[in-house]
Amino acid sequence: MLRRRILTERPSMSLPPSNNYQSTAASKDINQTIVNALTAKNFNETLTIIVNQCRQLSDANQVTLSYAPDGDFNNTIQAHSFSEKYKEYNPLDLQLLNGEIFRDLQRANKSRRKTQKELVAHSIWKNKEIFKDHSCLKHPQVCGYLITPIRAIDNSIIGALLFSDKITGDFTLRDTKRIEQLAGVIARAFDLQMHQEKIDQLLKSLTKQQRLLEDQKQELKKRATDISYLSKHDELTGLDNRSALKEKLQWSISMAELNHQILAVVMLDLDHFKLVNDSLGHQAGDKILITIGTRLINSVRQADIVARHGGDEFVLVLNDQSSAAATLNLLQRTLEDIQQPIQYANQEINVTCSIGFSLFPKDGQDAETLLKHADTALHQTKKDSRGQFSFFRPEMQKELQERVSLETELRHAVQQNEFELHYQPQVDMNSGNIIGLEALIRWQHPRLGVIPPAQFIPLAEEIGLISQIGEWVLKTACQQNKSWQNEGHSKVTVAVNFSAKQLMQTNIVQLVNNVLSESGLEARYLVIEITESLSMTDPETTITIMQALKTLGVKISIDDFGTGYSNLSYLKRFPIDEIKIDRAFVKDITTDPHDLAITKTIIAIAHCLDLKVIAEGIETQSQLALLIQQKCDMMQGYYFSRPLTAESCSQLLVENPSIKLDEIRQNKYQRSLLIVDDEKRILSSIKRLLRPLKLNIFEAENAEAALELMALHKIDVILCDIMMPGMDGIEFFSRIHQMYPETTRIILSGQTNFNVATDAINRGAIYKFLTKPWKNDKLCSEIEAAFRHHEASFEQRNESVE
Ligand SMILES: Nc1nc2c(ncn2[C@@H]2O[C@H](COP(=O)(O)O[C@H]3[C@@H](O)[C@H](n4cnc5c(=O)[nH]c(N)nc54)O[C@@H]3COP(=O)(O)O)[C@@H](O)[C@H]2O)c(=O)[nH]1
Repeated sequence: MLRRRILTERPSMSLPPSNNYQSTAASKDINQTIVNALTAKNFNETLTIIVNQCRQLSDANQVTLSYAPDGDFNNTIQAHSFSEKYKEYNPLDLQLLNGEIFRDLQRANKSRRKTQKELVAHSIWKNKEIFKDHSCLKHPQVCGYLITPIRAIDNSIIGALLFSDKITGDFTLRDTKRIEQLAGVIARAFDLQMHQEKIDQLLKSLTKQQRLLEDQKQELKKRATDISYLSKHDELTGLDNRSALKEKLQWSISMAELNHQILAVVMLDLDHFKLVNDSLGHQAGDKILITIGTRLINSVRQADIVARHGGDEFVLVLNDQSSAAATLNLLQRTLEDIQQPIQYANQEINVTCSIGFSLFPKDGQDAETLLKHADTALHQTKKDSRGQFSFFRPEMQKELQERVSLETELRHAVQQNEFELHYQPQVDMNSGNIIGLEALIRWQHPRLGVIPPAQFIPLAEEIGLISQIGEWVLKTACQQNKSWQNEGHSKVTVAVNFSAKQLMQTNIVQLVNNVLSESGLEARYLVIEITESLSMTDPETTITIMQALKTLGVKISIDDFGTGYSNLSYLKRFPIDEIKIDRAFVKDITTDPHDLAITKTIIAIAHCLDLKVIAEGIETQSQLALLIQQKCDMMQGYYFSRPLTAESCSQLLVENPSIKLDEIRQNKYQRSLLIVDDEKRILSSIKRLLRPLKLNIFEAENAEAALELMALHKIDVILCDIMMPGMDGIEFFSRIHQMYPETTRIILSGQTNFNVATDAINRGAIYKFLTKPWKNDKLCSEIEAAFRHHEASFEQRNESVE
């Protein structure tokens, strides 16, 4: 018969005298087991060890331990221990049973029943229909069981311990107590386990925190390295910065001192970098600086130092220099490297730089002095020979001091308005009349007297005063011209020089417009002179600004033409009105065939582009005559007038003088002969001999004087001695051949040097070679023949032109 015995059914039942269940020993053992088991890595293993131990101690056929640390009894961790008899049961069946047991226990727990009552509660599920068919309970041998909750320290139920089917008889009250004790021990073990888990979690989070801390430490370390890198390096180029330079330079000096070596400190500054940066943008500027940095690194040895000193300034420290000459060689190469074009956004940027350097131990013993002296030398280069290099000389220090005081005085001059405008007339070469005035600034220095613009305009540009000065010049020149016009003088233009920085000023067009309207001067009476080199620095921007200025109605002139390497295609695109031939070409125009050739070419190009040409720096009539022959349109120079104060210029405008051009132009044809010989006696006798030929005869005692006469007069035939002091006859004729190819040239030589004569004839420089002493008849007939030859070739030239 099925006999289910549970404790509650027989609460009064006494404990059997002999019981395998030994409580104290059991708890001790189980305690030990639990402690041992907890050290096992796997928690399931722990539970299994516990239930096995419990079954052995309790004499039950089955012990099941369920553990639900988070109170979810549908999801418990279970361990079972079965006697041989129970092995056939599927432990999974017990899962369901356990769930129900737990829920019952929970209900019991909620109703705050005591342990015994909880145990009573188990009778409830025993009678429940749901378990009626449960294989476990249906087993003929299963006749009694005991179940007790396992409570956490906070009294919540976290598990249950089920003892089923005591082998040796019914479960007794004693059994319940012992089992409760066991449950208590297990509960403490679970607590321990839970704490262990928490500790593990804490440890895990601690490890995580530790890792996080380690990462942060690494990040901080990296940042510290970055900061240390940045504190020693230039961010843009990656080169050493000022602070690293000082440290390294000091070290290099110590080494050089120890090894008795020469060391060079080189300071390098890019020319007009600000202009490039402003016009092409900062990205282009950055690209230039990075490229230059790389080029510098590549141009020196690894042991040398390359630093960016700030802005567009770099410093090289060249260790162990064998001599100053070796340093110069290296710097020459560096200059060439830097001048290589830089590609940027489909265009080539050309950069030049200026260099100054000092040498250890000659020019200084410490870093500061060597850097200061290299900087002084750099200033000198910038002043005298941009794009080159200079080495430090002690006298430069004095010049630098002067410059610094000039700078202070210039600032003062702007505030005190110590400037004055002078005006130099410009003359039309067709009418001979004044048609314009160039405004030229002068600084009336209280101590040094008049300072010319070349001495302070570049400084004003450098220290940022040029806009203020330029604005004053523009206003004063326009107001002055308007007031002269108001006084009734014939209307002329006034030309104002614009410096590079002034032209690139953002508001320049607006400024010109305002000045014109404030002064009341019509725009067509204002000429803006822009130097050729300036216009070519950034031609596209220049074109844009010029176009904007042209819309105002002003005229634009390209100043110093011929010195700025014009790109002719840009010249065509510039919206300009005139070109001013630089004084440098005019100066030797009568003696230097190249200058004459350049001048002729400039005039020809300008006329082809429909531009007027003004020649500046004309000091002599011969220069003027030559330029008239070349059809130059206007002139400016001391020959007509020096720059005048406003007062003197007013006077000049009243007098309104003009150049008598007809006196200079030669229109009527008359056979003209130039005799060149350093012996006066020969000049007189030839002149006398040729009198019957009715020639217009000119004489010169040397080649220079002859060239002057050539410029002033139209000469057909030249008779020249071969041996002359200074320039000899052959050299003279080769120049004449280039400058005046249509002249007929005869050598009259005391020597018969056939080689020289043949060479000259072959080069086409000479028409005839005659010898001294001459036979009168022969000389007369040769001269006559030379004129006929000359006239015949003139006719031929005319015919071919026609
Ligand atoms: N940005 C500005 N630049 C200016 C301004 N005023 C002048 N300048 C520039 O300074 C340079 C030197 O000028 P300056 O010393 O006045 O010399 C001018 C003439 O005096 C001189 N000149 C004229 N004729 C002759 C001559 O026959 N012989 C001779 N040796 N010199 C002569 O030439 C200078 C005029 O040059 P240019 O302007 O090229 O026509 C000079 O470059 C000026 O441009 C200013 O206000 N702003």
